Amino acid sequence: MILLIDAGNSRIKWRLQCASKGRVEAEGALVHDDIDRLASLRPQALSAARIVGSNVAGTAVAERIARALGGEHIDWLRPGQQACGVRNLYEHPLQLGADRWAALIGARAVHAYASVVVMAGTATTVDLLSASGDFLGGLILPGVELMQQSLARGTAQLPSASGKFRLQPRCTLDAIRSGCLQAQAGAVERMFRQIATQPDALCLLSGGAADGFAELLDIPLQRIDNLVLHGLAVFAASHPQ
Ligand SMILES: Nc1ncnc2c1ncn2[C@@H]1O[C@H](COP(=O)(O)OP(=O)(O)O)[C@@H](O)[C@H]1O
Ligand SMILES: CC(C)(COP(=O)(O)O)[C@@H](O)C(=O)NCCC(=O)O
Ligand SMILES: [K+]
Repeated sequence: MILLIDAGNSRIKWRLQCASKGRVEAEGALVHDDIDRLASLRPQALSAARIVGSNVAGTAVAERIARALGGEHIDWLRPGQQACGVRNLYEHPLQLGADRWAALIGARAVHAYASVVVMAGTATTVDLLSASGDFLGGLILPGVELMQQSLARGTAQLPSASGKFRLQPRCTLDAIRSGCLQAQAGAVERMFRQIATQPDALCLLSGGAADGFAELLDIPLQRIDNLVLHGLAVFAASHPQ
């Protein structure tokens, strides 16, 4: 058994899976305030052959997770120059978010053709992966919720309540919601244009906020339930302790 942990800026996602067969035994997600509840996983953490995680939420969160799991050692993924068939062309490879690195590794294992890897969470990242496995570069934009909140925070007249998606929004709430969703979908479709003519080009979409704009995307699309955890499992399988 292996315990996988994806610590993002909004939530901690975890998955317990059979290391050899890849069968998922249990999984869940917790907001940061509830990290201590990971303590209920202590027996599994103790009996797991390994705990592998990615963390972009800061060292304090990593420490709280380790404490909740009873001080068990956690292998935190660090982005490198290459792993599992993915080459990292970031100017400073270590600067790349560990979750993006894991997602790229997971994406490569799912689809070994040109792809756009989208993680819609607190932030939305839109990363280009070439057919040969090169991470060519990517976008970071505020996630849907953060975009909406920033309008409420930065203006006098815009509320934070959320409206509905409309192609031609005719009230403030719908205009805000639709604007933020169109911005996400537009960014993804524009990045996809760079690979659109390549064989089997695909957009892989994951993350807690993906539901909001998935149906707006007019490109070949595959939804994946937590690509980061999948990538962590792929990494762990090819990097034994
Ligand atoms: N039940 C939920 N709890 C928290 N966030 C949710 C929930 N359902 C959807 N979301 C959306 O998902 C986002 C968090 O997605 P997630 O992939 O966990 O992000 P991160 O990796 O940044 O922590 C939130 O910003 C919110 O827009
Ligand atoms: C871009 C991110 C904030 C996304 O975080 P998330 O929305 O998954 O919580 C995270 O991957 C990060 O902090 N990255 C480091 C900078 C970079 O990737 O260039
Ligand atoms: K993200």
